[in-house]
Amino acid sequence: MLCGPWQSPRHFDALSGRATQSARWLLPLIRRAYSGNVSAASTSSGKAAATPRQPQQRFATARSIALQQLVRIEQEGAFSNLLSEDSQDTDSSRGVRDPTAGLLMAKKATALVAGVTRWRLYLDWLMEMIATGPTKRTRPHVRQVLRLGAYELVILKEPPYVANEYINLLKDIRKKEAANFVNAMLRKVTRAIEAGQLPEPVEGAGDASTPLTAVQALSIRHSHPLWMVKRWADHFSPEDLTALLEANNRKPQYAVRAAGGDTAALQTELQDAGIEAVASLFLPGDFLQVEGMQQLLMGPWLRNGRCSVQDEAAGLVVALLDPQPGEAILDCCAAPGGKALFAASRMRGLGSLLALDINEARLDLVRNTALLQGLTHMIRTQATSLQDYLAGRGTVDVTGSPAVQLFDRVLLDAPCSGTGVLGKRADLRWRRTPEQLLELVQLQVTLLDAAAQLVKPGGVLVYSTCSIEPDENEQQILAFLQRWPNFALQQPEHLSPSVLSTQGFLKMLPHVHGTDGAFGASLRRHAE
Ligand SMILES: C[S@@+](CC[C@H](N)C(=O)[O-])C[C@H]1O[C@@H](n2cnc3c(N)ncnc32)[C@H](O)[C@@H]1O
Repeated sequence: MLCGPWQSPRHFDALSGRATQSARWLLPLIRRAYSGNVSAASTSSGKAAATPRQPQQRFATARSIALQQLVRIEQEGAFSNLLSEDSQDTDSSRGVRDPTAGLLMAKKATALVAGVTRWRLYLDWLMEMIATGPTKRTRPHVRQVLRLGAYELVILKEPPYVANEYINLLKDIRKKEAANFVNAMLRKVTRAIEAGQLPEPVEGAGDASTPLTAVQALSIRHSHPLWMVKRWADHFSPEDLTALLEANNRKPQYAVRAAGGDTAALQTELQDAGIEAVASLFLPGDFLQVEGMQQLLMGPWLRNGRCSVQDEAAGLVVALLDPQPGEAILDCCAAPGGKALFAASRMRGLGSLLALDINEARLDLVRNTALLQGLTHMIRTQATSLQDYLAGRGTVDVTGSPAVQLFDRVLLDAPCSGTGVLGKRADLRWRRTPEQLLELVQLQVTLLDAAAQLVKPGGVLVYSTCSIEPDENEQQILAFLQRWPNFALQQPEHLSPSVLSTQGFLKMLPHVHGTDGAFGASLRRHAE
């Protein structure tokens, strides 16, 4: 659920389940798979792709589609087109002879792209260790085929014949020389696996002149950027750090929120359709954990507003906010609307919720889903920055002065680094930088100070992120309480201690709770 100035479009509109532009890259590829020629590929934007030279392979396969997409990602930085492994563009099946086969191929290609993206650092290190010379200068197709082959052999533990598939793929696209090189490399990998001698990124391994430090070894082994692992090593125990890194590389778990809290009926419907759905441990009245998102996304439930795809950690932020029927709620950074819609649904049709967001297009998603879920009478949207809203720009009262309403409860779900959702966003770890983190912390300070001024005396401000960085979370709140002595941290008695830190913050961690990482603080303004 990370968003913010750096966020790419979501892979699919998780709330309504409609495919967005981000999933469309697969459609032309799959169509060509069935028309029998992948040579004249165009990009997802519909433009003819100038580079790389397109493969001349006769029939596309999941592997060739994944290769083409990985090359494009490398050359265009087109990370935003990555799908979630479990998401599905329902459009992908149109126009092909056998939609089921098309979807399966799409799913496999997507999983390969996400897996290689996630494991990139480890795979490249492994190839460096296996090669006799440096592999960095290898051409994009070759580098990506090596990553794909090694990913399937080492991470997915596929049998050695997988190497042949990639060698044939290169031959098909007339890269015979490269095929010989890849053949040699992947054979070395399979021999090393068979002999139990695969190079291990452990402390002291690698180049004798610059052996790996313990933290470098962890960063490579679990394929996370070194700067992130270094930060986490400062505030997690070695066991927790390893568990967190492992959790970020595990198959993500998905949950849905039943619109109107009708979980029992939804569970029955899903189970009748063969989708495994069990009540959430954390929010059993509203959320179901789901196995089989593909099927769910293809079914009617999202399109007809029966449910939204939402992580339980995001749901708990709304539980922390605890909106009550009849209240006036402000969601300062509302798009795409997951928390706003859950908050409105908890108010049982009574009261109002103003959803602000700087991003007008994303705010459309809030409006559309509110319509689907029958909540338009309660939710009003306004495309504006929180700072402009506070300054009263665009809103005047009868006397002509800027009108700024105060609210019973204000939610600031701030733009953040998103380090709590790396498990669901394969590419995110490589796109974040320490500099961005600093900028985000500054933006959060500005937004917190603005949000504080919109809370009624006696009202509540909830600050939340999907980050696990103390700078964006605990430290941010401790500094806020220094700046705003008329606010106090509330102990959320209504939430289970299992989701709270000792200080009384909502604190969800992927390796502890099996959900996304999330943080929340409930701050009550003194009744003056
Ligand atoms: C974490 S996302 C919000 C997710 C949302 N609360 C939900 O549950 O679906 C942060 C949002 O903040 C918005 N944003 C960033 N800067 C903003 C600002 N200055 N004022 C208002 N919204 C802003 C982004 O456009 C983004 O949609």
